[in-house]
Formats: sequence, C-alpha cells, structure tokens
Amino acid sequence: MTMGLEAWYIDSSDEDHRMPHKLSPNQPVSLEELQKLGVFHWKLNADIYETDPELEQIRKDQGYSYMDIITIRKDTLPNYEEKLKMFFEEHLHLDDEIRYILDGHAYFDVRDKEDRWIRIATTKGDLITLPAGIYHRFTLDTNNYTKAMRLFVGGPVWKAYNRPADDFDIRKKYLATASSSACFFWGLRDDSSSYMVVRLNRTLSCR
Ligand SMILES: CSCCC(=O)/C(O)=C/O
Ligand SMILES: [Fe+2]
Repeated sequence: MTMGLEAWYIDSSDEDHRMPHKLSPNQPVSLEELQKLGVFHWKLNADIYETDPELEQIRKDQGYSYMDIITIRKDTLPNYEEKLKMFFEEHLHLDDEIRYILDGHAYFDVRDKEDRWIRIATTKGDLITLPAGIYHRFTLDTNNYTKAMRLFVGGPVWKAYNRPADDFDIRKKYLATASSSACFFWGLRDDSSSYMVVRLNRTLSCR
C-alpha cells in the first residue's frame, strides 16, 4: 500500500508550534523533494502492526532489528512536558530516525538544503525515516497524542545532538550524500519470486 504524505514549508511564527503553520498560500513539498533530502515513507496498515507481513519485510530488508513503542500523551509519558520540549529542540542523530505512527498524529520538521523548515504531517499508518545527520525536530499537533513504534538498525541510540552540530562527521556525510541516500537491488522471497528492495540506511553497504 503506497500513499502520499502531506508536507509543507512553514512560517516563522513563534505561536503554538502544534498548529500547522502553513504559509499563505500554502507551499507544499512533494515526496520526491523529501526523498532528495533523504526522507523516506511507507504507508502501512497499523491495525495489524503486530502481524503485518509488509512491516516484517521492511524490517528484514532495512535491518530494523530493534523496536519499541512510545505513547506520547500527558497521562502516560513520564516527564511529558520536558520530553516534548526536548523533542522540539532542533537536533540531529548519529543514526536514522525511524518512526511508525500506530495511532494519533505527529509533525516531523526537517531542514531543507537552504535551511528552511519543512513540516511533515504523519498519522496512523505512516512509517517515516529521517537520515542520520539531518537537522530536525518533533511535535504533537493539537490532539496532543501519538503512539509510535521506534525502530533501529541494531541497538537503540537515543542521543540527540542539538544544533549547532555542523562539525560532526555524520553532518558532513549527510550534506555530502543526502541526495543519493538509497540504493536499489533485487530481493528473493521464500517462494523464489523476486522483488525490488530500496535500502535506505546509508550506514549499510549497497552490496
Ligand atoms: C515519535 S518518537 C519521539 C520523537 C523522537 O524520538 C525524536 O528524536 C524526534 O526527533
Ligand atoms: Fe530526533
């Protein structure tokens, strides 16, 4: 199942960041433009996430061996305000940020090549990957709730490095390779039929 993802350039207002902050007129950003920044997306059926063969296949293809689930809501997440404040600080990670929205809504903001903010609206069924080294931030919308699966290649690395982190190798690597961050090859299913695999994680080899 492949469906679009809504994304747009945002204004510079400091008002409640859980609002959409669209420009007037709206300036949408396409999936192709997001891909050029190294941002990828799948639309999955979150109702069956525990048994979904499509999710299993993605995890196998991309090497997403670790997963946990976070519920971001005032009454369930310890230190809710503090954590949301931290998530909204502009930062980067040394690993890809891979999130599968199982319920609710969330905004991921990413910087484009000209350092402008793009807001990506995610909702139930969106699996999104942000490349290691991209400056980004996260916020709930005004529904104040999301439940998300967090995926990693190998063990989880939670550390976020707030901007400025321009001297980090991963930042330099991202800037050098962001537009060619995926490689393509053929995979073989158990029944011997073949399918195209898009491998996203640039720390994995294309061979
Ligand atoms: C939906 S998981 C919380 C957000 C997060 O982990 C992160 O790093 C945001 O950039
Ligand atoms: Fe992050």
